[in-house]
Amino acid sequence: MNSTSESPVDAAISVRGARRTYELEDFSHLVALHDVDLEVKAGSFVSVIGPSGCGKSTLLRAVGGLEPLESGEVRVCGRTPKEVASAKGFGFVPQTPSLLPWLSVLKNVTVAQKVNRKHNRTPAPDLEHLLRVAGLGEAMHKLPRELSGGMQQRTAIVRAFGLRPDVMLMDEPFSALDEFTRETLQGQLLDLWAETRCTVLFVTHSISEAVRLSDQVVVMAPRPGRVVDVIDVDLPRPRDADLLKSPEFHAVEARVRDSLWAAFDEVPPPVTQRGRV
Ligand SMILES: Nc1ncnc2c1ncn2[C@@H]1O[C@H](COP(=O)(O)OP(=O)(O)OP(=O)(O)O)[C@@H](O)[C@H]1O
Repeated sequence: MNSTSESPVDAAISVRGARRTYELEDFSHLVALHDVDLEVKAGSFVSVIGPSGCGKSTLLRAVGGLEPLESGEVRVCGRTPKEVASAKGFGFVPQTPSLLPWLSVLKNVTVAQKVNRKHNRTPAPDLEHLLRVAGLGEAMHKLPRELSGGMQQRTAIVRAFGLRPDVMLMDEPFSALDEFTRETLQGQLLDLWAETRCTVLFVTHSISEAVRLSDQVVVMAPRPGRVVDVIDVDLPRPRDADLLKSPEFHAVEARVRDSLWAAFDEVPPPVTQRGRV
């Protein structure tokens, strides 16, 4: 995934030498992204994991064109993030669902599809079908206030998949949910992804979540925010909840955990002051 050669044609996301520094109130500088390279194959599911403050969300926002870079380049399906955004090629699922409170579940996803779906010849996904895949068949005509937090988040996920984006950006969408709900939603997310097969970049703090969902796990470390490892997850799909108890699953979890801890033993490159490095 880390590469300095030409992007392969099948790379949906290509980040080269991305650097982003924030100026803090005391006029010091914090390097949120330090020469980050990332390549994500079209149609794959890639998670980004790392401790708080290591730059995961900054990287996700940079891919989505929401974060300016001082240097480096982001290409999404061979285009700039801005071009992809104006062609409505991104889906975005944040931590909180932000549904329209006066509209039913079905209307929330339908309105979003009407307003935001990219104008191309691909047929619009059948939203009622996607809602059923996400376990919301019985809840289609309910208002958001009548739903649990997990159901609201599932609605937000269907809303994003309903746009049939080229690239789905998901920023800790399950972080506010209990473990049981989280595991259920992981399964439903995998079912939705299997239906649509768009490229997914998924930020999480959870090792088991990253391993269960992903084809690859990108490990980041803080100060400065950087990629320290990219781990292939060669586990069979579909990945139901039983897989989480298998020795093969635990072996990949251990590999990710070791990589996260190893980053703390490394001597990181110096945190830079603008103008000095
Ligand atoms: N607008 C900003 N101004 C100043 N510092 C910022 C800004 N946005 C992010 N940062 C800092 O940049 C670093 C990376 O932030 P980012 O949100 O990308 O981390 P993260 O890995 O997603 O963290 P978390 O897991 O806690 O969400 C953090 O130290 C954060 O405090």
